Amino acid sequence: MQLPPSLHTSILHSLEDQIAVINQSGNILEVNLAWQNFGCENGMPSGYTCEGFNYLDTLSNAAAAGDNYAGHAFQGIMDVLAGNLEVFYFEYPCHSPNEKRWFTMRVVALHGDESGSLFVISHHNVTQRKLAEERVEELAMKDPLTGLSNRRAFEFFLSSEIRSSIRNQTPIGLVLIDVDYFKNYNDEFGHAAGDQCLINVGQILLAHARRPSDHSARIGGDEFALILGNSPLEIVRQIAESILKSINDLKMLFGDSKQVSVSIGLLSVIPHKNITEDFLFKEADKALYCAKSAGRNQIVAIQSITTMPRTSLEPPSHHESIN
Ligand SMILES: Nc1nc2c(ncn2[C@@H]2O[C@H](COP(=O)(O)OP(=O)(O)OP(=O)(O)O)[C@@H](O)[C@H]2O)c(=O)[nH]1
Repeated sequence: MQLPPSLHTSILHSLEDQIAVINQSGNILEVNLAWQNFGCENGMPSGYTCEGFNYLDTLSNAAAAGDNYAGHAFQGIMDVLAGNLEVFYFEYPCHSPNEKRWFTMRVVALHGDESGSLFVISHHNVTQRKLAEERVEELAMKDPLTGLSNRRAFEFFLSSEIRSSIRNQTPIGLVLIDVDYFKNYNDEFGHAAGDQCLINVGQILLAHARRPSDHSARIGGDEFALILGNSPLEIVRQIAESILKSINDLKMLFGDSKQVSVSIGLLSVIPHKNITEDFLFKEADKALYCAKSAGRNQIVAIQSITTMPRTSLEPPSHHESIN
Protein backbone atom coordinates (compact mmCIF):
# COMPACT_ATOMS: atom_id res chain seq x y z
CA MET A 1 0.00 0.00 0.00
CA GLN A 2 1.23 3.48 -0.93
CA LEU A 3 1.33 5.93 1.96
CA PRO A 4 0.61 9.61 1.20
CA PRO A 5 3.77 11.62 0.52
CA SER A 6 3.30 13.94 3.48
CA LEU A 7 2.19 11.30 5.95
CA HIS A 8 2.93 13.37 9.03
CA THR A 9 0.92 16.33 7.80
CA SER A 10 -1.96 14.04 6.94
CA ILE A 11 -1.88 12.55 10.42
CA LEU A 12 -1.78 16.02 11.97
CA HIS A 13 -4.84 17.12 9.96
CA SER A 14 -6.72 13.91 10.80
CA LEU A 15 -6.56 14.54 14.54
CA GLU A 16 -9.52 15.89 16.48
CA ASP A 17 -7.32 17.85 18.90
CA GLN A 18 -6.36 21.38 17.90
CA ILE A 19 -2.60 21.51 17.42
CA ALA A 20 -0.21 24.36 16.76
CA VAL A 21 3.56 24.61 16.57
CA ILE A 22 5.07 27.81 17.95
CA ASN A 23 8.59 29.14 18.13
CA GLN A 24 10.48 30.55 21.08
CA SER A 25 8.79 33.96 20.62
CA GLY A 26 5.30 32.49 20.57
CA ASN A 27 4.74 32.95 16.83
CA ILE A 28 2.49 30.29 15.36
CA LEU A 29 4.32 28.47 12.57
CA GLU A 30 1.87 25.72 11.74
CA VAL A 31 -1.59 24.58 12.79
CA ASN A 32 -3.67 21.54 11.95
CA LEU A 33 -7.14 21.60 10.38
CA ALA A 34 -8.91 21.20 13.73
CA TRP A 35 -7.18 24.38 15.01
CA GLN A 36 -8.16 26.28 11.83
CA ASN A 37 -11.75 25.03 12.01
CA PHE A 38 -12.06 26.00 15.68
CA GLY A 39 -10.83 29.49 14.80
CA CYS A 40 -13.38 29.82 11.97
CA GLU A 41 -16.20 28.54 14.22
CA ASN A 42 -15.26 31.15 16.78
CA GLY A 43 -15.22 34.35 14.80
CA MET A 44 -12.01 34.13 12.72
CA PRO A 45 -12.38 34.78 8.97
CA SER A 46 -12.80 31.77 6.70
CA GLY A 47 -9.48 30.47 5.42
CA TYR A 48 -7.82 31.57 8.64
CA THR A 49 -4.53 29.76 9.16
CA CYS A 50 -3.06 31.57 12.15
CA GLU A 51 0.04 32.46 10.17
CA GLY A 52 1.61 35.57 11.62
CA PHE A 53 -0.32 35.23 14.88
CA ASN A 54 1.59 35.39 18.11
CA TYR A 55 -0.02 33.06 20.61
CA LEU A 56 1.70 34.58 23.62
CA ASP A 57 0.52 38.07 22.64
CA THR A 58 -3.05 36.78 22.30
CA LEU A 59 -2.88 35.25 25.77
CA SER A 60 -1.23 38.24 27.40
CA ASN A 61 -3.84 40.62 25.89
CA ALA A 62 -6.64 38.40 27.21
CA ALA A 63 -4.93 38.25 30.62
CA ALA A 64 -4.62 42.05 30.69
CA ALA A 65 -8.36 42.23 29.99
CA GLY A 66 -8.98 40.17 33.14
CA ASP A 67 -8.98 36.58 31.82
CA ASN A 68 -7.20 34.68 34.61
CA TYR A 69 -7.15 31.42 32.63
CA ALA A 70 -5.27 33.17 29.82
CA GLY A 71 -2.82 34.52 32.41
CA HIS A 72 -2.21 31.05 33.80
CA ALA A 73 -1.78 29.56 30.30
CA PHE A 74 0.67 32.36 29.41
CA GLN A 75 2.79 31.61 32.47
CA GLY A 76 2.74 27.85 31.81
CA ILE A 77 3.88 28.29 28.21
CA MET A 78 6.63 30.69 29.29
CA ASP A 79 7.85 28.07 31.78
CA VAL A 80 8.09 25.44 29.03
CA LEU A 81 9.80 27.89 26.63
CA ALA A 82 12.34 28.74 29.33
CA GLY A 83 13.01 25.05 30.00
CA ASN A 84 11.74 25.32 33.59
CA LEU A 85 8.91 22.90 32.91
CA GLU A 86 8.95 19.80 30.70
CA VAL A 87 5.18 19.70 30.10
CA PHE A 88 2.50 22.23 30.93
CA TYR A 89 -1.00 20.74 31.32
CA PHE A 90 -4.02 22.86 32.07
CA GLU A 91 -7.79 22.35 32.12
CA TYR A 92 -9.94 25.41 31.50
CA PRO A 93 -13.49 26.48 30.66
CA CYS A 94 -14.03 28.08 27.26
CA HIS A 95 -17.79 28.62 27.14
CA SER A 96 -19.35 30.00 23.97
CA PRO A 97 -22.56 32.05 24.07
CA ASN A 98 -24.48 28.89 23.07
CA GLU A 99 -22.83 26.09 24.99
CA LYS A 100 -20.63 25.15 27.90
CA ARG A 101 -17.20 23.89 26.82
CA TRP A 102 -14.03 22.83 28.59
CA PHE A 103 -10.62 22.09 27.12
CA THR A 104 -7.27 20.86 28.25
CA MET A 105 -4.13 22.53 26.98
CA ARG A 106 -0.85 20.66 26.75
CA VAL A 107 2.41 22.39 25.89
CA VAL A 108 5.64 20.52 25.24
CA ALA A 109 8.87 20.93 23.28
CA LEU A 110 8.61 19.46 19.77
CA HIS A 111 9.88 15.91 19.91
CA GLY A 112 13.10 15.39 17.91
CA ASP A 113 13.70 19.10 17.30
CA GLU A 114 17.41 19.49 17.99
CA SER A 115 17.32 23.27 17.92
CA GLY A 116 15.07 23.21 21.00
CA SER A 117 13.21 26.24 19.68
CA LEU A 118 9.94 24.66 18.58
CA PHE A 119 6.99 23.79 20.81
CA VAL A 120 3.68 22.02 20.35
CA ILE A 121 0.44 23.29 21.85
CA SER A 122 -2.55 20.94 21.78
CA HIS A 123 -6.11 21.59 22.95
CA HIS A 124 -8.38 18.68 23.72
CA ASN A 125 -12.15 19.08 24.20
CA VAL A 126 -13.19 17.51 27.54
CA THR A 127 -16.73 18.93 27.63
CA GLN A 128 -18.51 15.56 27.77
CA ARG A 129 -16.46 14.45 30.77
CA LYS A 130 -16.95 17.78 32.57
CA LEU A 131 -20.72 17.74 31.99
CA ALA A 132 -20.87 14.18 33.36
CA GLU A 133 -18.81 15.28 36.39
CA GLU A 134 -21.13 18.24 36.96
CA ARG A 135 -24.15 15.93 36.78
CA VAL A 136 -22.62 13.49 39.29
CA GLU A 137 -21.78 16.39 41.58
CA GLU A 138 -25.34 17.68 41.30
CA LEU A 139 -26.80 14.23 42.01
CA ALA A 140 -24.53 13.83 45.02
CA MET A 141 -26.02 17.02 46.48
CA LYS A 142 -29.69 16.33 45.70
CA ASP A 143 -32.40 14.32 47.41
CA PRO A 144 -33.81 12.16 44.60
CA LEU A 145 -37.41 12.11 45.93
CA THR A 146 -38.04 15.84 46.40
CA GLY A 147 -35.29 17.36 44.23
CA LEU A 148 -34.28 19.50 47.23
CA SER A 149 -30.70 19.62 48.50
CA ASN A 150 -29.75 16.61 50.60
CA ARG A 151 -28.16 16.63 54.04
CA ARG A 152 -24.65 16.82 52.65
CA ALA A 153 -25.51 19.92 50.62
CA PHE A 154 -27.39 21.39 53.58
CA GLU A 155 -24.29 21.10 55.80
CA PHE A 156 -22.18 22.68 53.08
CA PHE A 157 -24.60 25.62 52.62
CA LEU A 158 -25.03 26.11 56.38
CA SER A 159 -21.32 26.33 56.94
CA SER A 160 -20.89 28.70 54.00
CA GLU A 161 -23.80 30.93 55.13
CA ILE A 162 -22.42 31.06 58.69
CA ARG A 163 -19.05 32.22 57.33
CA SER A 164 -20.79 34.85 55.22
CA SER A 165 -22.90 36.01 58.21
CA ILE A 166 -19.77 36.32 60.36
CA ARG A 167 -18.05 38.37 57.64
CA ASN A 168 -21.02 40.69 57.07
CA GLN A 169 -22.39 40.62 60.64
CA THR A 170 -25.86 39.76 59.33
CA PRO A 171 -28.35 37.40 61.00
CA ILE A 172 -28.68 33.88 59.67
CA GLY A 173 -32.02 32.11 60.04
CA LEU A 174 -32.33 28.35 60.46
CA VAL A 175 -35.69 26.57 60.31
CA LEU A 176 -36.11 22.84 61.01
CA ILE A 177 -39.36 21.21 59.91
CA ASP A 178 -40.52 17.70 60.78
CA VAL A 179 -43.76 16.11 59.54
CA ASP A 180 -46.07 15.13 62.42
CA TYR A 181 -47.02 11.49 62.93
CA PHE A 182 -45.66 10.64 59.52
CA LYS A 183 -45.39 6.97 60.43
CA ASN A 184 -49.19 6.92 60.92
CA TYR A 185 -49.63 8.70 57.60
CA ASN A 186 -47.61 6.02 55.80
CA ASP A 187 -49.45 3.25 57.65
CA GLU A 188 -52.85 4.68 56.84
CA PHE A 189 -52.44 5.87 53.26
CA GLY A 190 -49.50 3.79 52.03
CA HIS A 191 -45.86 4.53 51.23
CA ALA A 192 -46.59 6.04 47.79
CA ALA A 193 -48.98 8.59 49.35
CA GLY A 194 -46.30 9.24 51.99
CA ASP A 195 -43.77 9.93 49.23
CA GLN A 196 -46.20 12.32 47.56
CA CYS A 197 -46.71 14.10 50.87
CA LEU A 198 -42.93 14.58 51.24
CA ILE A 199 -42.75 15.90 47.66
CA ASN A 200 -45.52 18.43 48.41
CA VAL A 201 -43.85 19.58 51.62
CA GLY A 202 -40.60 19.92 49.65
CA GLN A 203 -42.32 22.08 47.03
CA ILE A 204 -43.67 24.38 49.74
CA LEU A 205 -40.19 24.80 51.23
CA LEU A 206 -38.70 25.43 47.82
CA ALA A 207 -41.25 28.20 47.23
CA HIS A 208 -40.17 29.82 50.50
CA ALA A 209 -36.45 29.82 49.64
CA ARG A 210 -36.61 32.79 47.30
CA ARG A 211 -33.21 34.46 47.52
CA PRO A 212 -29.76 33.17 46.48
CA SER A 213 -28.77 32.95 50.16
CA ASP A 214 -31.81 30.77 51.01
CA HIS A 215 -31.52 26.97 50.82
CA SER A 216 -34.16 24.32 51.32
CA ALA A 217 -33.15 20.74 52.04
CA ARG A 218 -34.52 17.35 53.00
CA ILE A 219 -32.16 16.29 55.75
CA GLY A 220 -33.79 13.03 56.85
CA GLY A 221 -36.85 10.81 56.22
CA ASP A 222 -39.54 13.35 57.13
CA GLU A 223 -37.18 16.13 58.25
CA PHE A 224 -36.56 19.29 56.27
CA ALA A 225 -34.52 22.43 56.80
CA LEU A 226 -34.45 25.96 55.50
CA ILE A 227 -31.45 28.26 55.74
CA LEU A 228 -32.35 31.93 55.40
CA GLY A 229 -29.36 34.20 54.85
CA ASN A 230 -29.50 37.76 56.23
CA SER A 231 -32.87 37.25 57.97
CA PRO A 232 -33.76 38.65 61.40
CA LEU A 233 -35.99 36.62 63.71
CA GLU A 234 -39.17 38.41 62.70
CA ILE A 235 -38.71 37.53 59.02
CA VAL A 236 -37.75 33.92 59.82
CA ARG A 237 -40.86 33.63 61.98
CA GLN A 238 -43.10 35.04 59.23
CA ILE A 239 -41.69 32.61 56.70
CA ALA A 240 -42.18 29.68 59.11
CA GLU A 241 -45.79 30.75 59.72
CA SER A 242 -46.41 30.85 55.99
CA ILE A 243 -44.87 27.36 55.63
CA LEU A 244 -47.03 25.99 58.46
CA LYS A 245 -50.17 27.46 56.88
CA SER A 246 -49.34 26.19 53.38
CA ILE A 247 -48.73 22.68 54.76
CA ASN A 248 -51.99 22.75 56.74
CA ASP A 249 -53.71 23.80 53.50
CA LEU A 250 -52.43 20.64 51.79
CA LYS A 251 -55.44 18.81 53.19
CA MET A 252 -57.53 20.67 50.60
CA LEU A 253 -55.38 18.97 47.99
CA PHE A 254 -55.58 15.54 49.57
CA GLY A 255 -59.09 15.66 50.97
CA ASP A 256 -59.90 16.17 54.64
CA SER A 257 -58.88 12.71 55.76
CA LYS A 258 -55.26 13.23 54.67
CA GLN A 259 -54.46 16.11 57.02
CA VAL A 260 -50.76 16.97 57.16
CA SER A 261 -49.07 19.06 59.79
CA VAL A 262 -45.52 19.83 60.73
CA SER A 263 -43.64 20.99 63.79
CA ILE A 264 -41.10 23.75 63.32
CA GLY A 265 -38.11 24.90 65.37
CA LEU A 266 -36.32 28.07 64.34
CA LEU A 267 -33.74 30.64 65.27
CA SER A 268 -31.99 33.68 63.90
CA VAL A 269 -28.57 34.74 65.11
CA ILE A 270 -25.66 36.95 64.12
CA PRO A 271 -22.92 34.40 64.57
CA HIS A 272 -19.36 34.91 65.65
CA LYS A 273 -16.43 32.65 64.99
CA ASN A 274 -17.14 30.33 67.91
CA ILE A 275 -20.58 29.45 66.56
CA THR A 276 -20.42 26.19 64.66
CA GLU A 277 -23.03 24.74 62.30
CA ASP A 278 -23.39 21.82 64.70
CA PHE A 279 -24.22 24.19 67.55
CA LEU A 280 -26.81 26.13 65.52
CA PHE A 281 -28.39 22.91 64.31
CA LYS A 282 -28.65 21.53 67.86
CA GLU A 283 -30.24 24.78 69.07
CA ALA A 284 -32.86 24.74 66.30
CA ASP A 285 -33.42 21.03 66.97
CA LYS A 286 -34.13 21.77 70.64
CA ALA A 287 -36.82 24.22 69.53
CA LEU A 288 -38.25 21.61 67.17
CA TYR A 289 -38.34 19.11 70.01
CA CYS A 290 -40.26 21.66 72.12
CA ALA A 291 -42.77 22.13 69.27
CA LYS A 292 -43.30 18.35 69.13
CA SER A 293 -43.64 18.04 72.91
CA ALA A 294 -46.06 20.97 73.10
CA GLY A 295 -48.54 19.17 70.84
CA ARG A 296 -47.14 19.47 67.26
CA ASN A 297 -48.49 21.59 64.37
CA GLN A 298 -46.74 24.64 65.82
CA ILE A 299 -43.62 26.76 65.74
CA VAL A 300 -41.10 27.26 68.54
CA ALA A 301 -38.52 30.01 68.13
CA ILE A 302 -35.27 30.29 70.03
CA GLN A 303 -35.43 33.83 71.36
CA SER A 304 -31.82 34.34 72.29
CA ILE A 305 -28.62 32.40 72.06
CA THR A 306 -25.64 33.11 74.26
CA THR A 307 -22.91 33.65 71.74
CA MET A 308 -20.05 33.68 74.24
CA PRO A 309 -17.26 31.20 73.53
CA ARG A 310 -18.52 27.83 74.64
CA THR A 311 -17.19 25.78 77.50
CA SER A 312 -18.15 22.18 78.11
CA LEU A 313 -21.63 23.39 79.12
CA GLU A 314 -24.24 24.19 76.47
CA PRO A 315 -25.30 27.86 76.62
CA PRO A 316 -28.80 28.57 77.85
CA SER A 317 -31.49 29.01 75.22
CA HIS A 318 -34.87 30.65 75.63
CA HIS A 319 -37.81 29.32 73.70
CA GLU A 320 -41.02 30.93 72.61
CA SER A 321 -43.90 28.93 71.23
CA ILE A 322 -46.14 30.17 68.42
CA ASN A 323 -49.35 28.29 67.73
N1 LIG B 1 -43.17 7.45 52.44
C1 LIG B 1 -41.96 7.63 52.95
N2 LIG B 1 -41.77 7.49 54.28
C2 LIG B 1 -40.56 7.70 54.79
C3 LIG B 1 -39.46 8.07 53.98
N3 LIG B 1 -38.37 8.21 54.76
C4 LIG B 1 -38.76 7.97 56.02
N4 LIG B 1 -40.10 7.65 56.05
C5 LIG B 1 -40.91 7.31 57.20
O1 LIG B 1 -41.07 8.46 57.99
C6 LIG B 1 -41.50 8.02 59.29
C7 LIG B 1 -40.90 8.95 60.31
O2 LIG B 1 -41.53 8.63 61.49
P1 LIG B 1 -40.97 9.02 62.92
O3 LIG B 1 -39.61 9.63 62.80
O4 LIG B 1 -41.11 7.84 63.81
O5 LIG B 1 -41.88 10.15 63.41
P2 LIG B 1 -43.40 10.52 63.14
O6 LIG B 1 -44.27 9.32 62.95
O7 LIG B 1 -43.40 11.54 62.06
O8 LIG B 1 -43.78 11.18 64.52
P3 LIG B 1 -43.35 12.57 65.08
O9 LIG B 1 -42.17 13.07 64.30
O10 LIG B 1 -43.00 12.30 66.51
O11 LIG B 1 -44.54 13.46 64.96
C8 LIG B 1 -41.03 6.58 59.43
O12 LIG B 1 -42.15 5.74 59.50
C9 LIG B 1 -40.27 6.31 58.13
O13 LIG B 1 -40.45 5.02 57.64
C10 LIG B 1 -39.69 8.18 52.57
O14 LIG B 1 -38.79 8.48 51.76
N5 LIG B 1 -40.94 7.97 52.10
